[in-house]
Amino acid sequence: MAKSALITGLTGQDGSYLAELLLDKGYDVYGLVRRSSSSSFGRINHFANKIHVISGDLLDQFSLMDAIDQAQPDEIYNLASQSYVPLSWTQPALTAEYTAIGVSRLLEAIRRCKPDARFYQASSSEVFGQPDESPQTERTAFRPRNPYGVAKAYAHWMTINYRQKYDLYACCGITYTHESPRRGAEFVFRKITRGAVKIKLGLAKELKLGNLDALRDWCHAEDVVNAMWMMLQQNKPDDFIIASGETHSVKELVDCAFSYVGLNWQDYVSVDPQFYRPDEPVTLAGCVDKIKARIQWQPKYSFADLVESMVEHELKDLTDGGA
Ligand SMILES: C[C@H]1O[C@H](OP(=O)(O)OP(=O)(O)OC[C@H]2O[C@@H](n3cnc4c(=O)[nH]c(N)nc43)[C@H](O)[C@@H]2O)[C@@H](O)[C@@H](O)C1=O
Repeated sequence: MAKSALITGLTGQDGSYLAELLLDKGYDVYGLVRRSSSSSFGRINHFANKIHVISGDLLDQFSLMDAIDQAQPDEIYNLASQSYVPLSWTQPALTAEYTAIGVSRLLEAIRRCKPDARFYQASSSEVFGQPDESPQTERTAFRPRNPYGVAKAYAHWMTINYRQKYDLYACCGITYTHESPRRGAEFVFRKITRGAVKIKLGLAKELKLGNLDALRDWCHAEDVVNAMWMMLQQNKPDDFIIASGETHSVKELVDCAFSYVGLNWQDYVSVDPQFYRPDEPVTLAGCVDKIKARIQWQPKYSFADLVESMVEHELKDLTDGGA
């Protein structure tokens, strides 16, 4: 019999890639979707007829229990979140409702309705904040520096506590920044690759950014969702860092993207204080020794591949009349 999986955050970048991966593997895929007045199906339209969409919300306990009753999932992936760090400062309570307490609701629903389901919680490198060490490992202390990181730290520890107290198969993947053509345009990787292409095509004249010296560990979202799935196929539940193991500065990313389209970035990029984050972690780097050794995960995309694939996507999209 085919396995079934329930994904929260189905319409987001990771949810859409994970749904496609699971469909390829023959799963019966259910996705939890928050109903809103505008359609949010842009990332899943091309396979929406192959999956089951369930209406529900991490803010509503009964909708989560109903979703689990309906899907009877073997695996549950919690990818729903308020995920934009600057917004967590303007909406800290809402961020906590979705990103922190939402996970308590989901864990309660699992323990009551389907305790044998395997659970993946999307943790984030933002839990490390200003870390004591670099690269960070699964043992590095959490020192979050923004409401998003605090909410993710809560969710991380709740997941581990439910594993210990109720013996759930529950795991946390601590993902570092991960990107794709499906990434929201406000995140820096997409903003830069799309910005460079717009300038190249004469659709924009300049690009305004924040801290060019910030260092991040960037992966492709396809590699990350593959790690999520692999984590749930192991004999025992465990927590892993999911990262590329390489760091690059925002400046390096700008240089790569502009060079790819034959432009000199210094002619077009300026720093605008509105995009600066005074208290943010400036260096995040993941140690991938554990995930490579224990479950043999390895990213397929290099940093250069990621830049190339995203710039190529924007060139096609904007030449085909995208906005
Ligand atoms: C793991 C983690 O990954 C993501 O969070 P993020 O790292 O904050 O992602 P981002 O693309 O917004 O910023 C990356 C870096 O780039 C710097 N930066 C410079 N100039 C601009 C700029 O103009 N815009 C933005 N957005 N960032 C800028 C910015 O200050 C930061 O140092 C989310 O998926 C989150 O959900 C998550 O869990």
